[in-house]
Amino acid sequence: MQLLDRSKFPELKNDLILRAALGQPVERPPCWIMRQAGRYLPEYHKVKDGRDFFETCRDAEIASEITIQPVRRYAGLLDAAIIFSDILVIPQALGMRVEMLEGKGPHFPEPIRTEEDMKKVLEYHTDVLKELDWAFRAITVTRHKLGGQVPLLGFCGGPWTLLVYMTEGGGSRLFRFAKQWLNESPELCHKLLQKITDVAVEFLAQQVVAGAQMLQVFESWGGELGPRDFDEFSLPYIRQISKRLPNRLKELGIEEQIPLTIFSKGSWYALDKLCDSGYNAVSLDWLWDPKEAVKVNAGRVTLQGNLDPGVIYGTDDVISKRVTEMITGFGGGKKQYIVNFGHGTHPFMDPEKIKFFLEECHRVGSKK
Ligand SMILES: Cc1c2[nH]c(c1CCC(=O)O)Cc1[nH]c(c(CCC(=O)O)c1C)Cc1[nH]c(c(CCC(=O)O)c1C)Cc1[nH]c(c(C)c1CCC(=O)O)C2
Repeated sequence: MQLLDRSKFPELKNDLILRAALGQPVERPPCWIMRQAGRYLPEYHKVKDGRDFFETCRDAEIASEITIQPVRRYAGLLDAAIIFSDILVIPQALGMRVEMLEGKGPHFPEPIRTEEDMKKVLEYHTDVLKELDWAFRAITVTRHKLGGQVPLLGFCGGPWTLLVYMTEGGGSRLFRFAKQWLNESPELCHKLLQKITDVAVEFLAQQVVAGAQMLQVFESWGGELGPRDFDEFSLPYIRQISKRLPNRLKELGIEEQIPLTIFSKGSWYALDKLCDSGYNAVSLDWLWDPKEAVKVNAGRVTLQGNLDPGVIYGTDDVISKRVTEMITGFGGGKKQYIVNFGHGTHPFMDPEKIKFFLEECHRVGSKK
């Protein structure tokens, strides 16, 4: 099938984000937004049409359409597309059932609660290419359909964040089960984190083979670990991913450098270490003052972020002011900077306000 031919991808017309991530100078900062596809867009609901969330991810035509929707709506304003999928597809590939409950979020009917549950996951044999074949197909189809307008980003969840979902069974406020596992059975936790890491490396590498041009690791619950536990349960695995990925890509015949971003939400205490963890870019939430982050980074990596998404509920004047503060705080945006929110869009956001935000980023970021 012609659409699935990976050797004939359309030529890339906008490589701004790839250059910025690799530290090269750019005319203006590239822009994209976490969760730029999804529920705040009326066209998303139209295409989803009441279907189950994971069913939409697994259907390459639907997933590619949803991925491209924001690129189409914000034509010329977005500099990347991110494949429509979820971080919880790795637990699924580890044999766990995951449901997405309308209005409630993810739900694991059988979370890891006993040693027996844990052993079952540890012993599960995952053939990444087979279990996640639909994800690779969606990436290949999307890359073709994008026609080279902007690069396509792939992603996966951070090992610690996935351990949280797999033990809690969903989102959490107290992290009772995840913390119990860490403190009662750290050895088993390390085994699980290692297993997730192995699958993550292969999943990311195969996303590149399928057509992803840049990758991001979402350690969304990084902030739930203090510095001590972050050093034991998150950082070593995050580092392993960045270290092993280039070798695996070489083995798979990928010659070009694929920029890699780490987003560890709430891990303000770990910025210095994250800048040395083998990633090209570090994505920041809004707990950081851009100027302070630039100081800590001292030119080591590209920084991404970090508008409080809540600013989108503000007036145009407030949005303009905050965009100016953000971009000037990150040094003006001509080098080592990618515009983003500090976390994802909310379902209640007005798409027109997001358009205004992006226009302001272009205006401020293009200033000489
Ligand atoms: C923690 C996490 C998850 N998923 C993801 C993360 C890391 C980023 C973050 O910290 O937010 C990552 C993710 N999830 C989704 C994407 C698609 C690409 C994009 O950013 O546009 C990406 C990159 C789609 C989605 N993933 C989900 C939706 C909503 C599904 C729906 O239509 O009901 C979308 C569009 C569901 C999801 N998936 C997850 C949760 C907690 C939820 C429910 C919460 C919510 O409702 O926002 C797990």
